[in-house]
Amino acid sequence: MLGRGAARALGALRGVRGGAPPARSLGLSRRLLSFEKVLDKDHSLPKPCWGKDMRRLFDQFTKKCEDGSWIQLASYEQISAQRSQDFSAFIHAYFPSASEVINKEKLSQAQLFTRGFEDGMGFEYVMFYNKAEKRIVCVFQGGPHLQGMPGFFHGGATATIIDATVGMNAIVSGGIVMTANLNINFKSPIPLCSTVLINSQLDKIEGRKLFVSCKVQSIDGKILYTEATSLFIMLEPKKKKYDLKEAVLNPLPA
Ligand SMILES: CCCCCCCC/C=C\CCCCCCCC(=O)SCCNC(=O)CCNC(=O)[C@H](O)C(C)(C)COP(=O)(O)OP(=O)(O)OC[C@H]1O[C@@H](n2cnc3c(N)ncnc32)[C@H](O)[C@@H]1OP(=O)(O)O
Repeated sequence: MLGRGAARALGALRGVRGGAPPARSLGLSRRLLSFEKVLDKDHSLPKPCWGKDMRRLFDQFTKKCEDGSWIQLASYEQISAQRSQDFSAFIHAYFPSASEVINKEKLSQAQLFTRGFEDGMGFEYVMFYNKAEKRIVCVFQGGPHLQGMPGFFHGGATATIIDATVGMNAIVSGGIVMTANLNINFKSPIPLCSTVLINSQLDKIEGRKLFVSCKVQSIDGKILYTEATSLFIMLEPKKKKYDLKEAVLNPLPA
């Protein structure tokens, strides 16, 4: 029998509450992008701290998952111990000098930056992926601990959730990638504690370069808060010791 965590994770992978079509009918493994999780819950499922806008948008996008055109992505705080070990090998291969600083013990304590806040205080978000359109939409409710100018989000917090969204878009196409450039235009300050939509688009791939852009808008689409373009680089395949795409496609069991 599945534990509650595993059941929740499976629920997230289903992407649709109340029963989804079988994985094959989606034309894409349901495990795609389901970052394996061992220790904690899937943070992209509804929680009491979600406001009504966040909840309503979650329901709307979940409905869009029913025909398989959209997939809801699961999201966890940590990677499994096994993946941690694999990832040490990855760091060593790509960035040997970094492996002198970040050892396995530190890596085992690591948490995804965006998931390290108390529920409702920091980044509450859920992402939905449309493979055909090469889009990822992130529904984001930022909490009070993301304040910059009083009453508004810190620009760095906005940059973080943008990087997470465009980064995810690059990962699904490019595997192991890193942000080389992130160019942000802040057009209008985002009120603290509001829920916004981040709409990202993979624009093109040229060799190892992936160009992804995004817009951050109010949920009624009337206010354009932020626009960004980004460049991600697929890490040199010759040095490849760790396959992020494979980890994502074949998550390890808990
Ligand atoms: C892991 C397993 C676990 C599974 C679960 C995973 C869970 C994941 C969950 C959730 C993820 C959420 C997602 C978050 C996403 C966040 C991502 C970040 O924030 S990454 C941190 C910030 N980025 C850095 O620290 C990079 C630092 N920079 C570098 O390391 C290098 O510069 C790098 C890798 C980007 C490129 O280095 P080179 O040596 O591979 O490549 P070169 O030869 O320099 O460049 C290749 C081409 O790209 C151009 N290029 C490189 N940088 C450029 C730049 N800044 N602007 C324009 N062009 C650039 C170059 O001119 C070259 O172009 P020509 O081939 O000659 O045409």
